[in-house]
Amino acid sequence: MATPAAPVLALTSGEPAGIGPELVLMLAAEGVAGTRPVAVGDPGLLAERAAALGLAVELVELAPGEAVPAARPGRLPVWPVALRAPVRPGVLEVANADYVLETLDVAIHACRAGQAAGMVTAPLHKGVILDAGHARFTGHTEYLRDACGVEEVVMMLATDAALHAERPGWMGSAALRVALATTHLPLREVADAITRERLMRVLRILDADLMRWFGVARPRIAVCGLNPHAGEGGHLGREELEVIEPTLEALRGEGLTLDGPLPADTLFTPRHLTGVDAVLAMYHDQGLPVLKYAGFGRAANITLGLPLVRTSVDHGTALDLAGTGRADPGSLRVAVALAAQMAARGGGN
Ligand SMILES: NC(=O)c1ccc[n+]([C@@H]2O[C@H](COP(=O)([O-])OP(=O)(O)OC[C@H]3O[C@@H](n4cnc5c(N)ncnc54)[C@H](O)[C@@H]3O)[C@@H](O)[C@H]2O)c1
Ligand SMILES: N[C@H](C(=O)O)[C@H](O)COP(=O)(O)O
Repeated sequence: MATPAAPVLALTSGEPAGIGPELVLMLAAEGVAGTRPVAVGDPGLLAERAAALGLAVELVELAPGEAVPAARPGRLPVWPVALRAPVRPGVLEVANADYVLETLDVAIHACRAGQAAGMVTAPLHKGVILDAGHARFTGHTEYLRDACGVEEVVMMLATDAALHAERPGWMGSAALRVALATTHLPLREVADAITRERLMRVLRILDADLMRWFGVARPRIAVCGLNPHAGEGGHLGREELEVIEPTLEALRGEGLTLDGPLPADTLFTPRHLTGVDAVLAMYHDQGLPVLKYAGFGRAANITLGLPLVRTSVDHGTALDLAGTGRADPGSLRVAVALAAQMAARGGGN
């Protein structure tokens, strides 16, 4: 029987003034086993950054849909998207916001057309896209939700399982997965956003996609409270009593296995995490600092609830490092490996 071809993954190169382009080049220089990554970005920018950093990478321009050759170290196929303005590493340029969004559109289209089995995104800069007038833009996650026409998506970050094997006892023995009930929202608006309807949608997606993409037969999800000590019986906030607990009870009736709401300060300890497949945090900075403390550079971001595979890095544009060659490609490595695993589970080209 013929061996199936390695999946094509569209690698958007992100904010051109950030570290995204060089991370994509670093990965191409070292080689990526088991996938055929194609960069989405400006070939001139990639060539310039490769030369500046002394990375020996041959760029092969292709159109989406053209056959993608087998990956080999030092070769990088590229689906070209033209920059709108010249780039200086570390210096944002509003005119290039549309370039960044176009790279996403190309990757989304390729996934939907079956030309790629998934997309992996290098970091973009949300502020410069907003400054360019895209007033509703809050991140890849929400952009993908709207582009794919789905009502809800879930942001989940996960550490690389290999990290836990290297450091026994550190944050539990299995990958730490942290999903968010709310994403890029001012803290002032978070409590009002924790509604029964949102929690129902988010937890159903999390449960279903842990089975679909991660092969977890019967997911067990630990849910954080919103308030200190999960509300201290209503003395420190009533969201747990009035919204979270009744919603979890209703979902348990549908067959979901849910712990909580639990105080977030002690949930993230090995004893509580044992046997848990994912944690649902109520907001960005309740869950992500723990995840990034546990595995910054060895974790990836996954968007659940989409009709396509999308993973990303666990860090931002790091403008302070752009063009220096000192950025660590570790998270991009994890994101690519995870997208390949997900694509293998979900089919794809
Ligand atoms: N996936 C994404 O697109 C994504 C993720 C996170 C943040 N962002 C965006 O990035 C921009 C900058 O965010 P920030 O400053 O809060 O976070 P950041 O991750 O860019 O930087 C935080 C710190 O981590 C360091 N760092 C980041 N990535 C690194 C790497 N690969 N190797 C070594 N060090 C690294 C930086 O130098 C900096 O000191 C914001 O616009 C934010 O919204 C995008
Ligand atoms: N919240 C993410 C993080 O802190 O890593 C990050 O901003 C990425 O978000 P998008 O994937 O939605 O761009």
